[in-house]
Amino acid sequence: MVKETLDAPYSHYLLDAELSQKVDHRTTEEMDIDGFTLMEIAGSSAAKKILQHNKQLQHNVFLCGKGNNAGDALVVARYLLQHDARVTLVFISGTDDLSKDTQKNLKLLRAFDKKDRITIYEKWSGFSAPNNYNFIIDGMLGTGLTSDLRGDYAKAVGWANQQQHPVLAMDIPTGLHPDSGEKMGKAIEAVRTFSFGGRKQGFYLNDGPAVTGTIDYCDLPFPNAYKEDCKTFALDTDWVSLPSYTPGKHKYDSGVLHIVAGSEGLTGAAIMAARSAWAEGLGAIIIICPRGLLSVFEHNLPSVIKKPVGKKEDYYFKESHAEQVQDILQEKESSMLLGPGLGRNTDTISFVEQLLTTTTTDTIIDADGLWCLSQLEEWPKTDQANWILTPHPGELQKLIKDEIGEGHQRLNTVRKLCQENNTTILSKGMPGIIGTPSRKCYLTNYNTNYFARAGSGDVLAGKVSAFSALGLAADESCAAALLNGQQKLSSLQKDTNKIPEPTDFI
Ligand SMILES: NC(=O)C1=CN([C@@H]2O[C@H](COP(=O)(O)OP(=O)(O)OC[C@H]3O[C@@H](n4cnc5c(N)ncnc54)[C@H](O)[C@@H]3O)[C@@H](O)[C@H]2O)[C@H](O)CC1
Ligand SMILES: [K+]
Repeated sequence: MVKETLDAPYSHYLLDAELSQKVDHRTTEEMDIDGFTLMEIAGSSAAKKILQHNKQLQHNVFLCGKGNNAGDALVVARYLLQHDARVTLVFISGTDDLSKDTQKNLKLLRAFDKKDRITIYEKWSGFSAPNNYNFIIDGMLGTGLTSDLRGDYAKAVGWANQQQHPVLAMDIPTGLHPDSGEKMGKAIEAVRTFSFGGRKQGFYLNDGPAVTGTIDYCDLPFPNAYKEDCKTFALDTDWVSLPSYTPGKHKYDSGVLHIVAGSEGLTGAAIMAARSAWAEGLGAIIIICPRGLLSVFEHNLPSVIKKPVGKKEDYYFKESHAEQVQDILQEKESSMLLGPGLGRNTDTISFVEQLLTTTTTDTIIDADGLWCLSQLEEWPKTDQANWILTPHPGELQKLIKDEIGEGHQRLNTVRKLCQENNTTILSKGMPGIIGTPSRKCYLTNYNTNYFARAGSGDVLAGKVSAFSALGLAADESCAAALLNGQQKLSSLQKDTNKIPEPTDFI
């Protein structure tokens, strides 16, 4: 069994609509906590956070649907009213058909209004915005969204997106699909989303990151056991600790990495990957290359040990080299990075097949290594070898020999591929996805588009390989590598205006 060591806290579980509703339902049924109480906890925690950040609220506009999402917004309205702010409520579907708890909250809110500070619009068409107000509070639709936004909902979203005033969303920005992160026709663009009882998977996929804004997780009294079916988590420096450097007694004590790489004209990738891995404090890196390329690596990587195979006139790997490479791998306990700049010779495909058929070393497969793999009928994986594949979307598509689509579909593809092949995958793209054999997947929550430049992939493969060589489990090696990039990106953005380059992430 592949060891998995990542263990996300409940605050980083990513729920889909079905699981959200199931958890909600079980809590009310089995724990006897009624929906009105849950709504009060949800709305009051959002209100407290809003008041904490904004001491001088004068007037706010609340866009309300008819379900419980509107109820959450009405609870917020009550707390803001208590702080002397004016409240304008717009009910897109009127007030005759409100859900039971939302109706109750409207009655309660009215009872709090001693100074005539509430204005209510029963439909969208008569609404005219007050002159000065602070926020638009979005309580139109939450997990109950079932179809594309049309009519007045679409109009209200269109209006909100044109205003200068920031939108604060209750639970989910209206129109964003909680599972896929796709806009259902339109979606409101929030600067902040208060997510109740669980972050939603859609925040991290497709359009999600662009419309969700800052995510404020608000806890609800949902028993943890009800969330155990969840298999998707947000990767975050809040809970993943990055490995700290501890010097070893001897070079072979503190992590050994073999890099099997290179073909004529394609040595740069291996050099980048080696430098990236070396920066994480490994004891030794050993480049195994076709003998004809030795001088290039000698020249560029003085701290790295080189073990050339084959003859002086070999400039790419051939099947006949596999045994020699296997012998070198067996000399030291290590991880292996296979792929940077291997090239696409037919002979190299056979070499990759032969090597993978025999090796039991933990292997990270990147770039041309993945291409060679995609040319094989079956993946030649031994039971003992743990694999980490690091494909970008094009490589993933080649591996499964089918279209993968964006975010949500890519997530499902990665999950399936990992389970079927008992392997770990770091799928590059926005978001970055780590898939594991147990079907658990982890999504990044930073702008990975900064890494979409030639060379970034080599740096990332170097980091994953370094952490694997340092003894981290496959899932954690991928997480540490991604978050290492995120940390470097944010310190670069804090300190300079420089456009990030792949070498900045080494
Ligand atoms: N997670 C929790 O346990 C809690 C959630 N709360 C909040 O409640 C909503 C979910 O409430 P629900 O009533 O199920 O759904 P909505 O409010 O999202 O709205 C459903 C309502 O809207 C209609 N509808 C669906 N799609 C559309 C559309 N495209 N256009 C117009 N109308 C649409 C549908 O027919 C229903 O009538 C959750 O997100 C939280 O905000 C609790 O308050 C606390 C506990
Ligand atoms: K909403």
